[in-house]
Amino acid sequence: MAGLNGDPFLGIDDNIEKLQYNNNSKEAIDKEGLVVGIGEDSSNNKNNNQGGEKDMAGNSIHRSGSRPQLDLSKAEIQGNSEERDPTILLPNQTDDISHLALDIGGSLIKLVYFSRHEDQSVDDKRKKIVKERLGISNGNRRNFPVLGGRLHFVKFETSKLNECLDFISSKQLHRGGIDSHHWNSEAPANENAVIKATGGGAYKFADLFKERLGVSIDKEDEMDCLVAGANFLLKAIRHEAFTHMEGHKEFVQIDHNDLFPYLLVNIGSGVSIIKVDGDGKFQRVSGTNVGGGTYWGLGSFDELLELSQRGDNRTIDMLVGDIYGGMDYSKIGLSASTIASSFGKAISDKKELQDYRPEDISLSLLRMISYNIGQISYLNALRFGLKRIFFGGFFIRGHAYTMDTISFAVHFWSKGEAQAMFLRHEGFLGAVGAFMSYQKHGLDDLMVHHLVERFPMGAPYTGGKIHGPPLGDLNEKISWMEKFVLKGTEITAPVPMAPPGTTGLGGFEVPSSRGATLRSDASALNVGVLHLVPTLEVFPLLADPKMYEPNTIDLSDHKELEYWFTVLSGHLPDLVDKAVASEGGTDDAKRRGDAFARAFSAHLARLMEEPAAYGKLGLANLLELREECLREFQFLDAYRSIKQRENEASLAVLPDLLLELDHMDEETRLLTLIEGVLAANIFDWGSRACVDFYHKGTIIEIYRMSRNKMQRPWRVDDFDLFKERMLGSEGKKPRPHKRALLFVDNSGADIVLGMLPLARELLRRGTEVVLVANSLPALNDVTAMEVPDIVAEAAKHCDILRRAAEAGGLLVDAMNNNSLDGSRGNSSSVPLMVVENGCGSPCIDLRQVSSELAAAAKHADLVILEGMGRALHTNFNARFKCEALKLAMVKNQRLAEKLIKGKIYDCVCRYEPAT
Ligand SMILES: Nc1ncnc2c1ncn2[C@@H]1O[C@H](COP(=O)(O)OP(=O)(O)O)[C@@H](O)[C@H]1O
Ligand SMILES: CC(C)(COP(=O)(O)O)[C@@H](O)C(=O)NCCC(=O)O
Ligand SMILES: [Mn+2]
Repeated sequence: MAGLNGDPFLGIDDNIEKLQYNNNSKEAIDKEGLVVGIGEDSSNNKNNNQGGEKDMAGNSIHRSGSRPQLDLSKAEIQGNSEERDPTILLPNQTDDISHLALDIGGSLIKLVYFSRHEDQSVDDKRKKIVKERLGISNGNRRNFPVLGGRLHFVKFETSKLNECLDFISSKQLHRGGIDSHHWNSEAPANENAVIKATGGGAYKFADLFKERLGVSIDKEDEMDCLVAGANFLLKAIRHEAFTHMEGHKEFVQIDHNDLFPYLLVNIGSGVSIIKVDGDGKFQRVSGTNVGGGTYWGLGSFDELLELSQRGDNRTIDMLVGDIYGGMDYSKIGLSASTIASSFGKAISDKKELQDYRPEDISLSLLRMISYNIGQISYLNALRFGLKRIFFGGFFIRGHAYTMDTISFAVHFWSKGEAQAMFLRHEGFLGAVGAFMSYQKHGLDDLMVHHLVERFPMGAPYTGGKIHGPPLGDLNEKISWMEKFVLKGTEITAPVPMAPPGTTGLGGFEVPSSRGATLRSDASALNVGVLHLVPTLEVFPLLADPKMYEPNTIDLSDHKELEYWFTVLSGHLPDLVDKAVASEGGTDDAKRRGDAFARAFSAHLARLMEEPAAYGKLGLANLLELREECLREFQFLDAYRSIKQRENEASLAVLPDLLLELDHMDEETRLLTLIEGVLAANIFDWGSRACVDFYHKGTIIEIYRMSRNKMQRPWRVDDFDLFKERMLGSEGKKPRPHKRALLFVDNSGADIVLGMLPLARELLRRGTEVVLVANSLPALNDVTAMEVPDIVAEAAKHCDILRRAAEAGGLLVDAMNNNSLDGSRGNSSSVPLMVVENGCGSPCIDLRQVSSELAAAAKHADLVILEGMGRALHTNFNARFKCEALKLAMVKNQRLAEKLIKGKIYDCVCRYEPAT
C-alpha cells in the first residue's frame, strides 16, 4: 500500500507558479523572446542528471519520501468500510479526474488547477521497520482521502481568453486524469473530458472550449461557488483572513465552530453581497453595480491604482468643509474633511475633466467606490445583525489603501460594531468553489494541517500579465532568473513600498504616502502554491493545538525583520559556496548556485518590502524558505560532506566518552549528559558566529572547549527539577519514562556525542527511545535516513545501544534477517527507533508532522527538543501534554538578549512537567 500510505511531505521540486508582470523590464524581455511564464517543473529530478535516487556514494537520497503518492495497483482501499467513506483517486480512471476549474468573470478568468506528484518516495527499510514497530498499518491509519498534490492559482484577463486557452493546453490541464507530468502530446484529447466552470463566461464561452480544447464545460452556479470557496478557504487555510486598518495588517484566526453567519461581499466587476449561514446555506441579499468594473472601466486597472497613490482627492471631491466654510458639521458628527460629494467640486470649479490631475481623479474614484461598497455592506450587515464582513474579489487586489478605505467605512458606519476582513485568496473564491464541486477530490475533508503553502521562486515577481508557455525544466528556470535579473535590476531590489502605517490612513484623509511608488507589479498575487498533504497530522502531544504558535519571533516587528534579513543575506555567499561544492563545483552547479542566490534574495527583498506578502511571517518561515529555495535549484543536501566528516570524527571519540560516563555515579552522569548535549549543540552551520570559529580548531577540540565552558547555573536551568524526576529524591526511585521522543538537531558531535549518549541513558533505565529527525536535509541537521547508519556505527562500541537498536530494528543485520518478517530482535532491551518528523527545515511546526511521528507520540511521556531551531526559534513557548525538556545553546547574540536576557553561547535547559 505504498501509494496510499505515502508519508507526509514537503515537496522539493516546488513549482514556479505562472508569473505575471507588466512592467517595463518585461517588455524588454518579451521582445527577446524569452519565455516569461514559468510553469510547473516536474522535471527537476530528471533534467539534472541526478539519476533520481542515488547520491555519489550510491546511497539513497531521501528527497520526497513523505510526499503524497498514489498507487495505481492498490486501489482496493477505496472500499475500506472502517473509514468514513474516504475519497480516493483511482489513478486508472483517467477519464474522470479533472485537474482544472475555472471562474470566468466579466473582467478576469481565474484558474485553480491541481497537479499530482510522481511517486518518488524511497520506500526505505527504515520506513518499513518504523511502520511495523509503531503498528502503523493501513487499517488503523487516520481516515483521509487519497489525494496529494498541489493547488495552483492563476488569472488571465477575460478579454485574453486565448492566452488562457493556450496556457491550459500547454499544461494539458484539460486532459484530466493523466498526471500532468507525464502527459503525452500525441495522446488523443480525452473525449469525455469535462471542466467545471463558473461565472458568466462558463455560459458565454462553452462552445469555444469545446472547439479549441475539445472539452465540455460543466457549469456551476456562481454564488454556490463563491460560498463554497470562501468556506473552504476560511476553514482550511490557517491565515486566510486578515484585517487591514490604517496600514496595519493583522491575520485573524477564525474558529471553525464560530464561522457562521457572516456576510460575504465579493467585489468583482460588479458586487455580490451574500449572507452565509453554513456550507451550502446562503442567500444573496444584495449587490451593487458600482464595483471593480466601474474602476477598471475608466482606465487601466494597474495604472489607475498606481496613480491613486499619488492623488489628492480634495481637489475634486466636495468636502464638508468646502460647504461649511472650512468648519466641521459637528452636530451630526461630520468633520470638515469628510467627503460630502464625490467629484462634487467639479461642478463649481468650472474646469473641464482634463483640467484635473489623473492622480486625483483616480483616487477620488477609488474612494467613491470603496466607501460606497463599505457602506452598503455595513447596511446589509446591520439588516441581518452580522458582525463579520469578509471582502473578496479582485477589485481589492491586496491594495492597502483600498482595504483601509473599506475598513474605515465599515468601522465608521457601524461605530465599530462590525469588522471588515479580507481574504488572501480574494479573487479566487469562485474558482476554488468550482474546484470543490469535483467531489471526488475530497477537498472538503482536508483540514488546516493537511495544507502547506509554498512560495516558489516566482513569487516575488508575480503580478500583471501572462505570456508564453510555462517553463518546463530547471535549466529554463535558471536562465529565466539570469535574464530576468539582468534586465530588470529594479526587481532584484524592488521599489520599497511605503513603510507600514503610511499607506493611507483610510478614513477621510488622503493617502499619506503621496509620492511613494507602488511596486512595479502593483498587482502582486500574494498566494503561493498549496501543497495538499493528507498524511500530515497535528502532533498529538500538544497541550492546546489551537493556542499553539510555533514561532517565537514574530517578524512583524520591522526592526526584527531587518536584523534577520541582514543575517540571512550575510550567510548567502558562504551557503552558495557550500551548495555548489556539494554538487561537485561544476559549472552547472555554479549556475544553479547563482540562480538560487538571486531567487532567495528576491524573496528576502519582497518580504522586507511587504512582510505579510506570504502570510503571517515568523523566523521559522524564513529559514524554511531558504531550504525550499535550495531544493528548488536541486541542491539536495548542501552540507552532505560536512555532515559526513563530522560524524566520522565524533564517532571516533564516542567510545572514550561512553567509557568516561560509565565510570561516573548516576547523578554526575546525568549532569554530564545534559552538559554534553548543550556543549555539542555548538556545531551549527546556520550560525555565523559558530562557523567563524570552526576554523580555529578541530571538531573535537571545539567540543572539549565548549564542554569545559558549561558553567552552571545555565541561563535557563531546570536541571535540578529534571534530575529529581529522573533519579528521585530522598531515596525514592521514580518510575522511568515509558517512551521518550528525542527531537535531534545537528549531525556530528551534536547527535553522536550529545543526544546518543542521552538516549543510551534513557534506554539503560528502561525507557523506549524514538529519535525524531528531519525528513529532508536542512543545514547540517541530521536526517532520519542518516540516523540508522550513525546508530549502527555507535552500536559497534556499545552494548546498550546495540541491543536497543536491534530491538528497534535499526541495525542492518537485523533488517536483513529478522526484522522485516515481524520478529522483534533482541527482546531483552527496550527498543531504540528512528522516525522522520515530516519537515525539511531547522525549525519544526508541530501542527504538521509526519504520521510516523504522530504514531510514535501515542505512547510517549517525555519529549526532548534539542537545538535552537526546534527548541528556541520554534516551540520555546509550546506546552505539551507530557513532560518536556528543551535543550539548546543560544548561538546568536540578539536571540540571547531577546529570549533569555542573556548573551551568545548561553544555554537553555528548560524542564516542564506534563500539563
Ligand atoms: N490585472 C487586472 N486587470 C484588470 N482588472 C483587475 C486586475 N486586477 C484586479 N482587477 C480588478 O478586479 C476586477 C475583477 O474582479 P474579479 O473578482 O475577477 O471579478 P469578475 O469575476 O467579475 O471578473 C476588475 O474589474 C478590476 O477592478
Ligand atoms: C539556523 C539555526 C536555527 C540552527 O540552529 P540549531 O537548531 O542547529 O541549534 C541557528 O543557527 C540560527 O538561528 N542561526 C541564525 C543566524 C546566525 O546567528 O548567524
Ligand atoms: Mn540544526
